Amino acid sequence: MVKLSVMQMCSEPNVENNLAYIEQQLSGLKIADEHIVVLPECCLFFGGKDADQLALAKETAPDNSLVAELAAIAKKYQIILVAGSIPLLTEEGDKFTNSCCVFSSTGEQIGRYDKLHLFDVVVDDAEKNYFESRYTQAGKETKVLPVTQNINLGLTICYDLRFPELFRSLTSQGANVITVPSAFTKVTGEAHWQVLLQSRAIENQVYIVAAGQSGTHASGRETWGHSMIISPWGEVLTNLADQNGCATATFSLENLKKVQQSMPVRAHNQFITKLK
Ligand SMILES: O=C(O)CNC(=O)[C@H](CS)NC(=O)CCC(=O)C(=O)O
Repeated sequence: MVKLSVMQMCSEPNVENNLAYIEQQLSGLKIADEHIVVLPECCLFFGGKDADQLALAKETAPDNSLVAELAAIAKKYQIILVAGSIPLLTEEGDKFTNSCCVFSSTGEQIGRYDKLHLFDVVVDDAEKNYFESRYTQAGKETKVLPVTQNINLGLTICYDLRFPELFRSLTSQGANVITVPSAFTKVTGEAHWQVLLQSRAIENQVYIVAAGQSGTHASGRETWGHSMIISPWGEVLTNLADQNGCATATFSLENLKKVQQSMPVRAHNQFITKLK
């Protein structure tokens, strides 16, 4: 039986403190034989100035230390770790990618996804102007990642949630669990988060595992939390609301197949000619 967990946290601009929080939460989690844990976007560093993330990416690039810390955690707790996101320096060295790295329970890095859609928007909150592309370089592609016998992971990050074509592409490639590590703003989260997550689950008939930042961060930025795991039928299996910590649900292949077979929307779809 495969378990899925989300971890919700209020990350600080201090890597050590965030690592300590992640370990504290994992040591309190009942870990199943096969267990996928999803951390939020910017899990190891959040709420500093935007330039601080670039500085961190530069500082940690030579020995890849953020990746090494996360790999060690996956191995120690024997979990498949979808490590939210961390800033990884680009080859040119002037920007970073907002990257979700995935680790096996033996501590091997088995996947990486660089956020495709960057959050350059105006929000009616204290921050007002979000300009992610100032320091972040967008990714170029997405691929499905088999992680257990029956689970093919689709990786997305935060603002990606608003682009159903990405989810459709992952589903067409065979994804049946899609992860959405996030740092949704409080304002946009309250308005759109749950509706978007449930829509992506229902229209694609997949599990959605969405782990969010939550609380007021050092910079004053407020994030929405409400980390959730949603079934292929669109049921909210667990919702952390504004309480930080972990929540768990069970992946059921039987349930997934039942939903996909009883309402075969993929086969009925008139807009896609070839679907696996
Ligand atoms: O820049 C950083 O420090 C970390 N990155 C983020 O917080 C990112 C980009 S600013 N946030 C989002 O994508 C929020 C999306 C969102 O809230 C929505 O789609 O409504």
